[in-house]
Amino acid sequence: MKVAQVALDVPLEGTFDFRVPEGLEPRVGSLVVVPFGRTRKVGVVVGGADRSEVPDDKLRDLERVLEDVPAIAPPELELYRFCAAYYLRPLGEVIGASLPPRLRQVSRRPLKPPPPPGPLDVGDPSPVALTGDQARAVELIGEGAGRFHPVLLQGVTGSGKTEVYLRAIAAVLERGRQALFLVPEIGLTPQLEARVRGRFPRSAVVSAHSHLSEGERAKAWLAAHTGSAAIVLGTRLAVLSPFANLGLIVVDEEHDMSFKQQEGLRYSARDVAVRRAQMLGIPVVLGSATPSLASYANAKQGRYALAVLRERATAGASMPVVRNIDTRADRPEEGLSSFLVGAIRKRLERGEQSLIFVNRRGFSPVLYCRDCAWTSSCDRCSAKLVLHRRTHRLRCHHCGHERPIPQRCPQCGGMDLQPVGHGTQRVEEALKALFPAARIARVDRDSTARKGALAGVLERVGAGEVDILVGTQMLAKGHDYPALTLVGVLDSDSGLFSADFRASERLFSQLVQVAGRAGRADRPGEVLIQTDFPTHPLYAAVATHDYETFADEGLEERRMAGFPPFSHLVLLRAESKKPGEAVDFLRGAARLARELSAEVEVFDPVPAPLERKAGYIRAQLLVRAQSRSVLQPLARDWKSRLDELGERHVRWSLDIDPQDV
Ligand SMILES: Nc1ncnc2c1ncn2[C@@H]1O[C@H](COP(=O)(O)OP(=O)(O)OP(=O)(O)O)[C@@H](O)[C@H]1O
Ligand SMILES: [Zn+2]
Repeated sequence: MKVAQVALDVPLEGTFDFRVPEGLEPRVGSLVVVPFGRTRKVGVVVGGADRSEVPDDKLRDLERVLEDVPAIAPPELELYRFCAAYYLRPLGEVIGASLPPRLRQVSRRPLKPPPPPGPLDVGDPSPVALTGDQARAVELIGEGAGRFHPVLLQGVTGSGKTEVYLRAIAAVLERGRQALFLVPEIGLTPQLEARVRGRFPRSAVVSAHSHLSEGERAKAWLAAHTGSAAIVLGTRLAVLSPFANLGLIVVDEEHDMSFKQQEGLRYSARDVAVRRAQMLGIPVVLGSATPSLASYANAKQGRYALAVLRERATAGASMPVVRNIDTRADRPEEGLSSFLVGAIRKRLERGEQSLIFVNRRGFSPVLYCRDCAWTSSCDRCSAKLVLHRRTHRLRCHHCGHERPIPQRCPQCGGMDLQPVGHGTQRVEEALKALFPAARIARVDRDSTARKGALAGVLERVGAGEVDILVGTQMLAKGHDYPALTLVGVLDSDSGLFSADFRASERLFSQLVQVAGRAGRADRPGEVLIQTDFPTHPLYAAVATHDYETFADEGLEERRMAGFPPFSHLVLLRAESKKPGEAVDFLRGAARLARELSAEVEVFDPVPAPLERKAGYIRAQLLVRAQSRSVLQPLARDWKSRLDELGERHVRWSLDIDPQDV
């Protein structure tokens, strides 16, 4: 190779040519150090040539090949190319996202080679006999060994989906191949990691997520790449890891929003996982109690195989009883209805645990002046400042702006300032006042900011040292505590009336997940949802645990409205500091899109759901098409035309398959 074509993580399209000096032998896939402007960068060789279009005096020398990292193999390069083309981002950015931070550094110590793959190990025998549904699911997944075989595993909460994944993983290990196990947020479910490691004690299990140290991440990446790791347990970024011999991908909680990256390379790790499985010809299992409507539709239309787990797995466990508490009749005090308070009291008497789900952190979502109706608002965002009593601050949860809690109303000078609404801190205080002897723990981003804090609380819950757990959606998924028999849900009504067409899908799955924490063992579970709308069909579906009816109706609504999965979307977001500029830009962009294709539907620009954020005024424009084959080329042409405009006042980005519109 005389000229190396190198992909670099810089915001420019295309690859960059470098002359290969005598003595260096980069291969396609090699990591290399190259000069770039006045600095140097790490890139990956994605092609080679004898000559370059770049004139000789401009062509610079490749500096060195990073020999401690085996070259990235062609299937991975193909995956990265696919992502770059599909999400319309530079190839170098995709490759950059796939590399752990340490490997992107120009000067670092050489990596220690990982140990060679250990002897074949299929893990310890399962401690449980499979239920009939589980056995059928394992068999169905096994039928696809060695070919592309997408399986949707829809199992009610506590039905033992994890056991199914572990069996499927054991089966691929038996064939000498690796497994990738993707989860939404590893930190939230330390139990799962312990279970995987516990089942495969002699196999190398590595985790891959952004909370690891740089050294640990590099080590995990290399272990997957060289085949030293048998199982990689990771968050969305792990879907881009190279593997020596990948044989199975599992995506747990496949409906979860955190599989979608919301900035830069806006990819969906679930979608990329399916695509990767297709490229490699291997099975992929998408599991959830409440699959996304997109995956459910794929199963109904026969593109995915479907396995259903209808019952809880543990002997004696049944689905919890769900009741709506009409908060118009049973008025909550400090957020808690008398019925819910009574139910918590019963749990305390019986030595059982309660979980109170409040989807807002802080003390109260807004401070209000009773004299002049002033409310605490952020100057830079269209959002309220949240009252944090412990730190005596008002804080914006969108831009981080903070200020002290005023003694008097800043508008009228009045003294009658009231916190309105309930966050986790306020509910925690109310519970402490009601049950002074109870052991109460709070779980939200504030209480778990310290490393290890969440694991510590969850451990105490598991050991029976906590009676009442108050927290946000961090508590909703994955946790399995046999003594937890009551779940109370406060303030979920706001989710019923959101403008986003996916809002009800999201609220439903969140409620099903959190409700699913109750009564997972032999003691029956009860779920109490406080609502002003007790007859709302969404709550009725949660109460009857009827995913299928909810999903069928949801799909029918989407079909009528022409929304995904019955169409495909691209969202153009724009923001600017000057009023009107973003919308003007989008109007121009809309005209352009209409000129480029008559087959797509171009909506009008609208303000973003959070119209002002950190001083920027934000707007968005939706484009819809019946098929990807229409949308994809349009999006590509559109992007290059928008790039050409060289707009400098407006920041904009394209989101392919946006999750929130
Ligand atoms: N076949 C079985 N027999 C007995 N117990 C089982 C069996 N399979 C799983 N379990 C137990 O049932 C409980 C729930 O299983 P698991 O956590 O895998 O459910 P899940 O479907 O992943 O739940 P969720 O979606 O709510 O997180 C666990 O305590 C697990 O050990
Ligand atoms: Zn703000």
